[in-house]
Amino acid sequence: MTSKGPEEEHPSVTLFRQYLRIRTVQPKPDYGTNPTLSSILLNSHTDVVPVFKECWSHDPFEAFKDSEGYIYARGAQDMKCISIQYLEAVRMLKMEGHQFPRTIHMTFVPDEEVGGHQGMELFVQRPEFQALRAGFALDEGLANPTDAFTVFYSERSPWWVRVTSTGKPGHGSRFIEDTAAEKLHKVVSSILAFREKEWQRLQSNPHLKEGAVTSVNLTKLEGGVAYNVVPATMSASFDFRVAPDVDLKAFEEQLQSWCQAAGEGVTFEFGQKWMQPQVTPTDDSNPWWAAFSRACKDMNLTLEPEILPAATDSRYLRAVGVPALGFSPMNRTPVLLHDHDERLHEAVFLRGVDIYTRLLPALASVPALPSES
Ligand code: MET
Ligand SMILES: [Zn+2]
Ligand SMILES: [Zn+2]
Repeated sequence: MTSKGPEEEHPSVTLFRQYLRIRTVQPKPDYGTNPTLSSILLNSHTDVVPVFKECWSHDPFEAFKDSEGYIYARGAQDMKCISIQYLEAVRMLKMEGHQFPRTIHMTFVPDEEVGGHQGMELFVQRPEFQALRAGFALDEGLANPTDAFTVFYSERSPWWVRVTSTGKPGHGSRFIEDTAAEKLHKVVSSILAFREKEWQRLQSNPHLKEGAVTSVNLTKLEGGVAYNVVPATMSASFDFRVAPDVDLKAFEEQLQSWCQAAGEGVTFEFGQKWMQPQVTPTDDSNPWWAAFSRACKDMNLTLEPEILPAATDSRYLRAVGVPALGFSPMNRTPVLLHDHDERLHEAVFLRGVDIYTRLLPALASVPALPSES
């Protein structure tokens, strides 16, 4: 039982032998080859969004694989696939004995789907984060149904806005003037007209991608107690995603003026208000981009750089000065994140592991930057 062939070796023995191959000899132990350089951060979030179970073809938490190889599960695209792809790529690289100048860190963070306030937003302010000395980060992107891969260099700013309208209450049978509902209706109309304008701007210009215009959806209406009681207060909640080139101060003034134009007693508050949109440069002035895009080119991957329509933890990383790219290596895959029947083909998943095994060496070998010498 002690000398089996390599394919039969007990996995614990394999692990032990791999560990022995790492030359941790003092006084220069081989922990990573140049710890003075900033590190590469591979970030992923562990939380997922809720499901409407009855709308799924398979139990969304069973990870059912159909006869064609599609794996159905909440998180199959967003973004449990990437967590495992990072781990598998790093495992392969370690197994092959690779060493790189830059250290690679992986973070698995909570709460991204509810805004990251107890997750990445806090973490980037902690000494533990500073200690990672991250110089560049990879985080999630979106699948691409074509042959190409999308890579995200910026994000729209989430602004969650609740407009509250107050007015005269009274009996539901009367023509009461100055009601909360009338004024709220005006604000809703102004905002939905703005939505239509942005939609038309997107539709009429084939060069514009979704992330380049501002979107808004009316996502909640609240107020009222009975059919025949005119309420004194009503509110409408909106999910704005503001394009990174928008003047945020002017945009807030616009919100203010829509509310003012609706009449007295119309105010708004923010559930989320991102004020630091950042763009990670996608030209060769950015050595991280140069390494990323070169590695993709070497693999014959077509890249489509875009602004992410949604928001991820990348915004917290970019805001503390860590350039980040949002990349989910899923081509020929419909965008199904947050949707029913979220799924990923196992071949696409496995190809993603291969892609990271090429990307990570390139990124972790970026020579010292001017700021690091
Ligand atoms: C705005 S907080 C981020 C939550 C989620 N990722 C979204 O974009 O909706
Ligand atoms: Zn996500
Ligand atoms: Zn998500």
